[in-house]
Amino acid sequence: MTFKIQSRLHTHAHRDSHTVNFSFGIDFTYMESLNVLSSSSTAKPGLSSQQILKKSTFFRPIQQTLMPRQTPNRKISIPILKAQQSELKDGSATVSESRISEGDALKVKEWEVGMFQNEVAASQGIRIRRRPPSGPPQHYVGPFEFRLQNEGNTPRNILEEIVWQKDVEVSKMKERKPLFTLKKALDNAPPVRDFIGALKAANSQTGLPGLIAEVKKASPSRGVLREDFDPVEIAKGYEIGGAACLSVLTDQKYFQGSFENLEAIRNSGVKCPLLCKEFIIDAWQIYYARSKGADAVLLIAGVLPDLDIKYMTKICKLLGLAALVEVHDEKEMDRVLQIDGIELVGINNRDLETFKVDISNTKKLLEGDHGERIRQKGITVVGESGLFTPDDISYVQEAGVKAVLVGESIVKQKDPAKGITELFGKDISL
Ligand SMILES: O=C(O)c1ccccc1NCC(=O)[C@H](O)[C@H](O)COP(=O)(O)O
Repeated sequence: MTFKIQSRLHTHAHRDSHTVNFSFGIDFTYMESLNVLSSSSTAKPGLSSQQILKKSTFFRPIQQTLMPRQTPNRKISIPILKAQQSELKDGSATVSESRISEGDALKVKEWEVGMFQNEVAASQGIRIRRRPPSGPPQHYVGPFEFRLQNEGNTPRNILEEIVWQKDVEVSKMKERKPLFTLKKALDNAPPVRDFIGALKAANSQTGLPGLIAEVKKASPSRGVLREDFDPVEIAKGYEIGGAACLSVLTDQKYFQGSFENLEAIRNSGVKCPLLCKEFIIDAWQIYYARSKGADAVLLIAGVLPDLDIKYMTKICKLLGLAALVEVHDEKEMDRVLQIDGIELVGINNRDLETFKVDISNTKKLLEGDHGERIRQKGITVVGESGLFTPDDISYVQEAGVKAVLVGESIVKQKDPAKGITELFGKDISL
């Protein structure tokens, strides 16, 4: 059963020196436009929206009580709004106790911004939605809390799930470390190394694509790749084996990576420039990656609208970082080629929505006009994912890549350096 019920709540904060009060309004016009109040279960001929609302199972009158809260410097009162438990016949919806704070009001605003981003992204053919369209996370909604399992708040695929999760994660991290604090930390960050230069140098010295070797413990599609995972040891092995650069997964929830791993590799004396392999949706993350010693970051065109890519590549340039802009299909390639200043493009052979891997994707995206424009612009192309054998490497090299990004096939090897030699069919360490 699919429900098209949404709440749109306006929060107004009025503050005097000691008390914070909130009042709530419901945008009936908006709800009507969403067909909310005329659903078969609530529509009653001759009733106004407000009357329907009073009768609705979801929108029962709520009681407001004030609860004093102690803060170190002052005592504030915030309303605790109690909504009655409400269940649909199939038990899929609940309305539960809620309180709203200034922080939550801000989250509602953030969610609204996300909705605008969703619209812009969709107009550019991006399928990944930045935030769940059915509303902010449960405790941000205000006096009504809904948890409806419907298509609006269920991610459509793993990439969307990761992005939604990242959005919550990043907003918490930003609260702990706002940009101005983060910028100060950059003064102590280690110097940036030339990521693209290292790939080009390896390519011209070996005649083979420069290798970005991935330090990855697990992935959503493959599960745990290596139980005895020591990131620094693996990184050192990759360097000995001839990797030009390293890619370090920093996402914890889906890849069991961390920024500690990135920092530890950076501080271990490994000289290969480091790509922070993250799902970047906010420029703050670029500064954070830099503060942890990254030399490059990943920007995924399937997630980021054009303006974000433009703005983020500029921030990367300001910070001296390389931006690896990743595409998976022709439409994304078209979008990226229209953006000035992009020097490094990754073609992912893995469809991040379905997990399907097909290395002929690299060839397909480098044929014809795309290949021509890439050469004209002097863009370095990286073939990513699903590369296991010397034949795979030759195949993408013939297609036109000057670099490859490889994870699974080498990280699984007990001796990562030997894994690299097997992957290329020869020793590429110089
Ligand atoms: O690999 C996944 O399951 C995955 C799922 C969702 C988003 C990204 C994902 N992987 C990122 C990558 O594409 C790879 O880590 C990278 O290209 C290396 O691929 P491989 O050599 O096949 O390990």
